[in-house]
Amino acid sequence: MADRRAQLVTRVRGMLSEALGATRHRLAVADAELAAARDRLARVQHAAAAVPEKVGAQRDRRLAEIDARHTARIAELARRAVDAARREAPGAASADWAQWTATPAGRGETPGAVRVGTVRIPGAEPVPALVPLLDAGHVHLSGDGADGGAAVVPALLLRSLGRADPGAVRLFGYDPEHLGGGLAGFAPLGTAGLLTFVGPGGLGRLLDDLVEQIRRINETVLAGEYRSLRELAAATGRRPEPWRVAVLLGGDELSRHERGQLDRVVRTGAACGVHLVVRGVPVPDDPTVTRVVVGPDGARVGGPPGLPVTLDPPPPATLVTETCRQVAARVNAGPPPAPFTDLLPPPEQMWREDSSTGLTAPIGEGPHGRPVLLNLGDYPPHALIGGPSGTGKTNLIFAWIGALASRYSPAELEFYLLDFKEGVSFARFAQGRRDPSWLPHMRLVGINVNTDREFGLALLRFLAEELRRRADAAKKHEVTKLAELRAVDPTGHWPRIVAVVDEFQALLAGRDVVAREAADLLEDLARRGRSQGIHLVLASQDVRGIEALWGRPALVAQFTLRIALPKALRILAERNDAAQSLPRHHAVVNAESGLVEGNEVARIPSASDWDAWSELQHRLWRMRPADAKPARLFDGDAIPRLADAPDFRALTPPEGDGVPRSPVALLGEIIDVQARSAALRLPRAPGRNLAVLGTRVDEACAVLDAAARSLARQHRPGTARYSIACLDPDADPAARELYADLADDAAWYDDETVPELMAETAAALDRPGTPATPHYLLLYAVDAAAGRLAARVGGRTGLEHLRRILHDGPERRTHVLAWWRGVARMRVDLGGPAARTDQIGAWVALDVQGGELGSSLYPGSGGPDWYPRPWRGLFFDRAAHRTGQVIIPYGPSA
Ligand SMILES: Nc1ncnc2c1ncn2[C@@H]1O[C@H](COP(=O)(O)OP(=O)(O)OP(=O)(O)O)[C@@H](O)[C@H]1O
Repeated sequence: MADRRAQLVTRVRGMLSEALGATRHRLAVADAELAAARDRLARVQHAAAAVPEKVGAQRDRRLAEIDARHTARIAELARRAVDAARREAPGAASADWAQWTATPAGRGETPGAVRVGTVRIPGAEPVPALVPLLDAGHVHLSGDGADGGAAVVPALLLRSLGRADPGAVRLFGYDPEHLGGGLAGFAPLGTAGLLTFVGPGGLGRLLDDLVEQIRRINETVLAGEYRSLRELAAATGRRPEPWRVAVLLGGDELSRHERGQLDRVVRTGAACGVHLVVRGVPVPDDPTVTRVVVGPDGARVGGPPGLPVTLDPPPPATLVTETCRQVAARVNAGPPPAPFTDLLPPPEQMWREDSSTGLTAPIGEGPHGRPVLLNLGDYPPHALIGGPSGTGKTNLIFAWIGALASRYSPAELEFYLLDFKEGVSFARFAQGRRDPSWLPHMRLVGINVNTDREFGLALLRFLAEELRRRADAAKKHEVTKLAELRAVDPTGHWPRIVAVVDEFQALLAGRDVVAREAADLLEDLARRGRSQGIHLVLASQDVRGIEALWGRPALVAQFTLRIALPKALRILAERNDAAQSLPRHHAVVNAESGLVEGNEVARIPSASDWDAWSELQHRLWRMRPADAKPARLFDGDAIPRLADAPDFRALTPPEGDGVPRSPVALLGEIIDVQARSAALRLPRAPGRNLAVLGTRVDEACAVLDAAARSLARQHRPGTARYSIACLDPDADPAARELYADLADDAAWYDDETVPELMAETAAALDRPGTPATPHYLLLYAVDAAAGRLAARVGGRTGLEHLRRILHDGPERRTHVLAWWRGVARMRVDLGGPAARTDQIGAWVALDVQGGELGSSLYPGSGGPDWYPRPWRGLFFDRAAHRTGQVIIPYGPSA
């Protein structure tokens, strides 16, 4: 039992000690936790004690950061504002007075706002304070400062003047208190009509005037198409109206009417370029009004309350007067030329027009900025241009040609141009050495034709022929007009033709055959050209030119389009003197035969200077069709070269070994449209000899030289003989050069040997049969050999031999091409004054009067209408001509 008890006790004890052990352990853990918690508490308490100090530092740092960012932002915004202001108000609109100069805005650009001071922003760079005025609104100044903002007025005006082209800003001053003293510096503008002062009591009239201008501009300039002049300028690049700035500086209280008018100007002026700068007169509120208020603590602009602004000092007085003087001088010197590009369509629109029914192109700008158009078609068909020398006829012709050539392709329009005055400006239409381009529409350019009226005639004949061709084609197709012909023959080449003749009176001067034929041709072309698309444009600086036409009312009546340059006389109808008061570079365009009601005034752009013109010509030249050829250039001052002559180049020997049946001797260039050569045929027929008559050595040598060289081109070497006899030492170099070039086929004779030549040649004629080899005798100054030839050789004199050769030679292929230094001398050689001359079948007269060529050398009596002139000859071939033909001898070939 005891054991059991003891066992029980031991077990209980064991359990108790286990429980104690566990308790002790838990206690120890609890103790440790307590200590850790205490430790945490102590740390938390310690940390908590440090918090307020840290938070404060952080807040301060943040605040500093925000501050710095704010300052940087303001600086950045200020910088951007400065940049924007620089763009909005460049150059004269905002420059400091020390560096200030006028910088007008470009075409179509708005002048922008102008600076009056700087916005006060602490800590940032100064930002210009801008006030919109031109094309934008009005400025009202007020305040109680010393001058109440008066210093702002000259700054506003000077900056505005500097942003516009000279003359584009007009000022109106109303200053009843200081009688204009407030605007004294601007007085020089008055000399150019750019500043008008209105006296006390004149405000009502001034406002009425401005309202009237606004009404007119709205009605006729903007005409419902644009909302403002600013919009018009942006769309067209043109500014047809000036800005009108009225400066109203105080005065009595406004009447009701004046207040009403002022309200109207405020509300509607800005769109029409009418602006107010007002001080001392109340102005109604309107979005277009910017107020500048000067208070005791500085100025404020805009608002209210408005931006605080430090106003600029007024511009130095000398700067104001000097600028105004310069502006006035520029305006008094006349308007600057309008740019030629105003007349041209944009490049992608070029050559898009159709000329079937007519030709239409602008020639300049009308008073309201609208283009003034010139038409050529059924009505009006032809134009007459008049104006004294230097008033711009040539320029107008360039402008018109440019405006047309840029609209119509060469398939639609061709030009023929003739200039009877001296000068080469029209030469640039043709290909030149300096500039390879040409105007693709130009078919013919005649310059320096002042003495060669025949060239004018040739042009008219050519046009008459073209008229006939068109009329025939129209008849064939049973139509009457060009438009119809083009419709039924769409593949045909039927461009409209515009023929311009400058100083055309030269063509009609005198009472000779040229004048008569020219007038007849002109009349016919003018009458019938209209329906066939051939249009004449005649220009003259000379009233006489017009008078030459006036004698032919039927001709004048066709020229219904009249263009009068300043001071032109008799171009417009009798009582229409609009041209007398035209400013320079303007023209009256009148499509009603000059009647007053047809007047339209146009400002003509400058088109004739090299740069403006050549840019267009190069563009059109690059657009030319692949087969386009340059215009024929006829220059009356140029000497043509045989080697360049198409007829000369076309000459060749006949096929096989034979000789040509009818060789031709080319003598010079004919004055005609195609640069053909005057050709003398030398078949085996009586009289086929040539006499060159006159004392001019160079021309005579040139004619014989061209004749011989062109003949030589038709004969193979060894198949023709050339006997050259030179009896004038001055002709020696030319004759010897020819001799050298003809080489083995040529023989040389001089004073001593010429009788032999005659005797031998005459003897050859006695031989039976016709020689196979032609023999050409080229006799230079043959009359100088008269003494030698008077001597007998083999029973006959040399002169008798010569007469025999002239008489019988041609039929036996022996032709004389001889130069006599006078008609009388030739007659003596032929047997005396009464001798027959029919063996001289053709002649070229140089310095020989027409009268000397009468009896037996020329049909009819009295001889041809010929007056000698340098480097020209009159060619007459009795086998081919009815009248003489003026030729230009070819120049030296080398
Ligand atoms: N619309 C214009 N704008 C600017 N300059 C012009 C204008 N018209 C003519 N001019 C200039 O005036 C000068 C004379 O012009 P132009 O040669 O056209 O006159 P013109 O009447 O043909 O004279 P002339 O009969 O003596 O040849 C030229 O220097 C020309 O550049």
